[in-house]
Amino acid sequence: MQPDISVQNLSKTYEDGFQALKNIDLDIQKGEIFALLGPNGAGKTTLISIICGLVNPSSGSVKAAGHDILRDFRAARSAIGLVPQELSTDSFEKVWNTVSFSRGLFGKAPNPAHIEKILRELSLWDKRNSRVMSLSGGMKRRVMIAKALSHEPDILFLDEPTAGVDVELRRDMWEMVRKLRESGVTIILTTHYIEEAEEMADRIGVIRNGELILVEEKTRLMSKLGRKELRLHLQHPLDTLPPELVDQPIELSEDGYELIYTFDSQQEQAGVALLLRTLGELGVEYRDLQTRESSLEEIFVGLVHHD
Ligand SMILES: Nc1ncnc2c1ncn2[C@@H]1O[C@H](COP(=O)(O)OP(=O)(O)OP(=O)(O)O)[C@@H](O)[C@H]1O
Repeated sequence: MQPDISVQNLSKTYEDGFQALKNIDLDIQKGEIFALLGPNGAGKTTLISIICGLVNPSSGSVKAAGHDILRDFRAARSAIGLVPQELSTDSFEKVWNTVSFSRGLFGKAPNPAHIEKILRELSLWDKRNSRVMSLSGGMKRRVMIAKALSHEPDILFLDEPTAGVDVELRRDMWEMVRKLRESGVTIILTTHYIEEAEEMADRIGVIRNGELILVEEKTRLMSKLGRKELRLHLQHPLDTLPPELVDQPIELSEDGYELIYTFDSQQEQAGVALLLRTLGELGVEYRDLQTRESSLEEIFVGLVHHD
């Protein structure tokens, strides 16, 4: 299947000579939720801005919904909805009007039924006659999303969609993004909340210093780079780690009631089996055991701070 977004050998050097993107290759399939992660200044907004036709690339090519963004700008742009980082709406306008107006900008005929549908989906229907300036920050953000969806795009970019919103609204937003995906929309989001990518993304791309250093399915990324931890809750506390275990990646908790063993997620379970056997031989009894995988956050910090 043809990818919904295809970025080939894309580079960007700004006028002051700063190279913000270096030879980016990336294909995103229709209906995917793709999360773009990277530290401040890594190049995420630059990449999104180029795909949306707001910034010119220095070299390389980009296609959106099959249209070249330079040669066929109008068709490419009308396939895309963009929710920018900064809230910028005409605040004196009423919600209904500002969203309808956005649709008109793309040369689409008015479609009140569609505008109603998105306002309802975004829980903005009751606010349709309110001025944008009278809404809360979270509601304003929903208005930005409604505007981006007003012309029925196939592809939606969300640049830091939940920056500064409270936990409850963040969860609502995630729910909404999932619903959009179910309706077939391709979603690309940038985020600093790794939890957000962990919760939502099908695939994850990590940008560092203008280079796409990794693109991987989230579940594979987590099993490939993640670490697992096994915690054994002991029946009786130990004063020290038995000498048979000191060479292993194992720690004893301060109160002596827990043994914590860390291992690679990919590694076969031989280490765990050996550990349990050794404990059995030593007569160390445990009443409970738990395993935990490292979070995407731990993996991400390891990736971007590693040179
Ligand atoms: N118009 C410009 N002229 C020169 N340099 C720019 C311009 N716009 C962005 N940059 C630089 O390009 C780099 C990438 O910026 P970009 O905004 O794409 O990063 P980002 O990953 O989106 O960061 P953040 O997470 O902070 O939003 C930064 O070093 C930035 O200073």
